[in-house]
Amino acid sequence: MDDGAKEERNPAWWGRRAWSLLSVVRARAPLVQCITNLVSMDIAANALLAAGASPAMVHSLREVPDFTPRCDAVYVNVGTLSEDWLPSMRAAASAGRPWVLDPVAAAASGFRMEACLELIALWPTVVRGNASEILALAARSVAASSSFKGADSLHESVDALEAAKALALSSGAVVAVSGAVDFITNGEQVVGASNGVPMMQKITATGCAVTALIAAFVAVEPSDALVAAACALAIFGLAGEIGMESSKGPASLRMHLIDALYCLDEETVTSRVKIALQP
Ligand SMILES: Nc1ncnc2c1ncn2[C@@H]1O[C@H](COP(=O)(O)OP(=O)(O)O)[C@@H](O)[C@H]1O
Ligand SMILES: Cc1ncsc1CCOP(=O)(O)O
Ligand SMILES: [Mg+2]
Repeated sequence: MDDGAKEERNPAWWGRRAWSLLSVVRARAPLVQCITNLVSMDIAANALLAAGASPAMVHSLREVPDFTPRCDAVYVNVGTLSEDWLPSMRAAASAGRPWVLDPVAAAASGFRMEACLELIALWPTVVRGNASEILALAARSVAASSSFKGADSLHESVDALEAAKALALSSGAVVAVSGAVDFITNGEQVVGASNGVPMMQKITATGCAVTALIAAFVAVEPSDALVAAACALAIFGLAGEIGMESSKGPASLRMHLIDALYCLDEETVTSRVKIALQP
């Protein structure tokens, strides 16, 4: 156990915590089963590998009984949901492993909203979405076209903070809303992580990739999902900041972000991670 309960959670504490969790991911290489959308498979698997985790894109229902119990965490993402994948998602989420949900475009259709709500009833450890997704889930409603942009957010993360708290309280999950500031809440405490660069929104599936990283961090710290999720979001954002220093646009940022995630060292993480408990 670390001494966080006795120590004030100041920026230095968060920096040490983020480095410690990344180091444990690198040392243990947690196996993360990913049932994720077709767009995100490559970047999510590469982000997990660069961070030191071990991804496995295994989505057949027939493999869940043998495979899922041997995983350290499960990642479910509804981005390219179809009826035949939903039973695998339900089964993997019910296998007793820590698991994380990415409710991509939750308000796209009644089918998708119902699927997300049904999955949330299966006790995810963390739900991570953008602001529009978290607002829709908390309201349990399919969006009007004027307030909907598919997988992208039309809202700022701060707009969804109260919705995130309500969803956390109703579901028992830690809820993370990503954006310029990522907010992470268990319904009572709220933590803000403010690493990252706006260009990350211009690479498809960066949200999916950071949710996969949250699953890896939860795998090594299942008893404190709030801290695990905050540290994963900050680490991913920091890799984006460093990657941006050598990038000309989204395509080169995608490459440099993954390289930066792989190369992060103690000095960089402890001095540049920006996480703070919100008042
Ligand atoms: N304006 C921004 N400034 C800095 N980082 C951002 C910004 N918007 C998104 N990010 C980062 O990009 C990643 C993806 O978040 P986001 O775009 O909100 O998710 P999604 O792709 O699911 O819509 C997260 O790591 C988030 O912190
Ligand atoms: C574009 C798209 N369409 C279905 S899933 C997907 C990827 C969404 O990724 P993210 O939520 O990280 O932007
Ligand atoms: Mg998303």
